Amino acid sequence: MTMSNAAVQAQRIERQDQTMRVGASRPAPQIRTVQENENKKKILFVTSELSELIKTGGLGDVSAALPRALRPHHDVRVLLPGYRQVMQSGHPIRLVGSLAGHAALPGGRIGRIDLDDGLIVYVLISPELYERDGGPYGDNRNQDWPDNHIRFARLGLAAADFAAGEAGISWRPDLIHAHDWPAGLAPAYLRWRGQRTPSVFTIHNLAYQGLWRPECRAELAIPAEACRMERMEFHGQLSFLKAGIAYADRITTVSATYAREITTPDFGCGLEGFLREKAEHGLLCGIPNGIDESWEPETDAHLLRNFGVNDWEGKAVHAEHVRRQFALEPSGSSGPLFVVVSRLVQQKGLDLTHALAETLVAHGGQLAVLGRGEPAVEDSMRQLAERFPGRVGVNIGFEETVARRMFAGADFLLMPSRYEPCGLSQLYAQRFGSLPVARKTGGLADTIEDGVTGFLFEEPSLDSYREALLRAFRVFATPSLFHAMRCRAMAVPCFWRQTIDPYLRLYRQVLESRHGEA
Ligand SMILES: Nc1ncnc2c1ncn2[C@@H]1O[C@H](COP(=O)(O)OP(=O)(O)O[C@H]2O[C@H](CO)[C@@H](O)[C@H](O)[C@H]2O)[C@@H](O)[C@H]1O
Repeated sequence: MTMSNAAVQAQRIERQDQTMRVGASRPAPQIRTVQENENKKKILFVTSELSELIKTGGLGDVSAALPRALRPHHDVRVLLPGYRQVMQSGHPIRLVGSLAGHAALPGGRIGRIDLDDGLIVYVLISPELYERDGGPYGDNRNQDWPDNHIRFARLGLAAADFAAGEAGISWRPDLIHAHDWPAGLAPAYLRWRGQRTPSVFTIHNLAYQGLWRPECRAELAIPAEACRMERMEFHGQLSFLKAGIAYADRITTVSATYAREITTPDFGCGLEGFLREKAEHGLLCGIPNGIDESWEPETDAHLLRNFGVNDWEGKAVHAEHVRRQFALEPSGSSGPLFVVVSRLVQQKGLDLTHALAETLVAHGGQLAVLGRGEPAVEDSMRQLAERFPGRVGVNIGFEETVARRMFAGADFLLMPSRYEPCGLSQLYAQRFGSLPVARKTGGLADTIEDGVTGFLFEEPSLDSYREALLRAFRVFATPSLFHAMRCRAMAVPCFWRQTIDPYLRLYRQVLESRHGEA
């Protein structure tokens, strides 16, 4: 199908206003139209996760919360692959457009979901690419899909198609905001096709790079000039993440400290030189994540009982619930309850928590772990529960409600990350009056005030971690101090609405500089 045919077909589909209802039936939401306003720009978020539809970690949270926080200022919409979970979410999906195929990237259709609060999500529908059992990146055994380069190149190209008006949709973004390696080719295709739409690329985690054999070049229609060190070549491979960094007008990451750290060999994952150059040209900056309004203990519908500052009874209800759910001895309830809510991956330093579990238990603490991830880390957590029955409980799974009740019931959250671009769990914990014990790195260093809203330690070593853990025990033993710290933690200003200005300034700069060039 030629592009113009695709556009004609899409318009026909739009005219027919065909509504595809997949899975459970939900009432069609009231569609709130965005006020036309000259200063309101059209911004397309390109992402592989969106928390209420598909989430494996913090990217899903940010992709859902940030567009909403920006909506009073701009017309922000989201482009997301049509995974099975999305197609079967029960939200009505209206077919509104279609895309032509290109090289080995198949064509597809564009569906539109209007979420209950009016956020518009464009869904890239390609059953052969996305509708599978498993997660967004791999199967149920945690094996990456072998065609991820095709799956996510298709996502990047779809964004460029939107910007070119080739998706059959009259809404054309003024700016593309792409997130992490799965969207890394969006800025690249814009440049390769000579499109003028500017782009911003946000790094949520530099360690995941989307690396492929150079032979994939033809399949993905990557021009030869891109396969150089100054562009997307990385040690003989093609890197989607590097493409995003190379071709976007501006690069952001999710905290000021991580923005500095990734320009150093310890944190740069081999890209430190490339990133340092961007930083020197003023093209890389850190903008801290916020949290969305649903993380409010006074109103969170997931909680068994809502609570506010100083209502420690409300927290006690959840502590008891967590102890029951994780088979922890009720008799241990006079000691502190520690929780871990995390992807179980090397980044999160769970080996350190594993090694300190004995100390934690010996001092009268209990530990509840919720997580899913690398099989070896999962196994090590299971072993802990076997070794300390009644003192350590482990749930290998991904459960939002359980997670929120853990944040509510905990005394302390453990987050000894080796690196942490920003981290959301420590923000959620603080909001819910649970004090993080965390490594002083990345966003953890920026969002936790040591000895005031949590406990920080410097080195990724047992001694350093132990020292912070023992400080937490000492504070727990002094209720007036402990409660004062909880109150301070709950008052940390971290909602997106309080942190949105740097994004607004950035968009303005990018749009103005493109306008100036034109
Ligand atoms: N088993 C489980 N069940 C339920 N919920 C679970 C869970 N495991 C994790 N979660 C949830 O997933 C989210 C994790 O977000 P984080 O930001 O803390 O880390 P993540 O490494 O995934 O994110 C990456 O991207 C984000 C967003 O930019 C950065 O903050 C971060 O530093 C970077 O590593 C939280 O909402 C947490 O509650």
